[in-house]
Amino acid sequence: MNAHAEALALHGVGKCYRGRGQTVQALDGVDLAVPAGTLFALVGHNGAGKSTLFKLLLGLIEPSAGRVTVGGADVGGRGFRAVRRGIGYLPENLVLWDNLSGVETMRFFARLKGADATECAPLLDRVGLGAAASRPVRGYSKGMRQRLGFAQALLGEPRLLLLDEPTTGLDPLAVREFYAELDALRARGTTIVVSSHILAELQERVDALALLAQGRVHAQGSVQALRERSAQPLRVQISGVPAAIAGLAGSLPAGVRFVARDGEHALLECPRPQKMALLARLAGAGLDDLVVREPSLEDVYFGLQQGGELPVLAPATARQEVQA
Ligand SMILES: Nc1ncnc2c1ncn2[C@@H]1O[C@H](COP(=O)(O)OP(=O)(O)OP(=O)(O)O)[C@@H](O)[C@H]1O
Repeated sequence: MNAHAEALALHGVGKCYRGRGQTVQALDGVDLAVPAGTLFALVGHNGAGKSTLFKLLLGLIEPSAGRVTVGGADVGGRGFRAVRRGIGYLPENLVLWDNLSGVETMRFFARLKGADATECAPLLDRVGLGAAASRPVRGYSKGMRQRLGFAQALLGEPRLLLLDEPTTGLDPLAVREFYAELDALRARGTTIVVSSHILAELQERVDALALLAQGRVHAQGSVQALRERSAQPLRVQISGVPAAIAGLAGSLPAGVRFVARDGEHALLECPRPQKMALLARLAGAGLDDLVVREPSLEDVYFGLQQGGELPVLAPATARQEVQA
């Protein structure tokens, strides 16, 4: 893959699935650019179009509209074969053959990918499956299958990794190790795109993300940029002698309010534009300590929904196909 400022880009991309008299508009007018060497996340409800976007990037399906490029090459075009070899992919539902062992599975994928078979055993070690390498996959737990899926995605030292819900089934330690591995890969220049429904695991780890809903990108940027856009309030935890805390009442900047108060501790809610004014007020209040808490990515997601920037889907319709 060529060194390119944008590892991948979508311009006005639409994808329509047709069949049995039904049309599903899975993606609609998607513009997206992921800089090389970054960790980028796709977030969205069930059926938002995340897996469809991955399949378009791999050339497994063709867009109905617009242009998809990876490493500067048009997907499916003349230069794409070479680029494709540099993409590692973990699908949402990876099919594994139960009778094959872990290392046999890896050799199978290595042959498919044209990767060197000597990579297989070290990659299994890297994902913590070294001891289980010769056991049939039949006996693997869900998390072990997911690790095997990750290992096969790493074959051939990909420059771009596409990981569709990679942490499904992983325990908390495995999730931590998985993201540590992604950090190491990113440090070596690999571009990584993950989809996930687990917002808490993304918020401290990704460089940027796109929020998809009903086939459209409704917001994209760093977690901090989305925080600022969502206008969710900050929370400030304060502690000090009760008199110092009580003395704040009636002299807080406009819009700042007590959420909870209990003797030596209190929690304040503060609109972002008032943050510095509040800190100035608190600095002279004789407090012992304060902690400013940013809204979580989950708060941001629901805040954008409340602000009308992301559509709110009723639980039943969230899984329904979007009719064109
Ligand atoms: N092969 C297909 N034929 C018809 N419709 C499809 C096909 N693949 C996906 N769709 C539809 O396209 C829409 C987007 O699906 P997609 O799998 O891309 O969503 P997703 O965001 O990955 O969802 P999830 O979080 O549930 O995995 C959905 O309405 C889905 O039903």
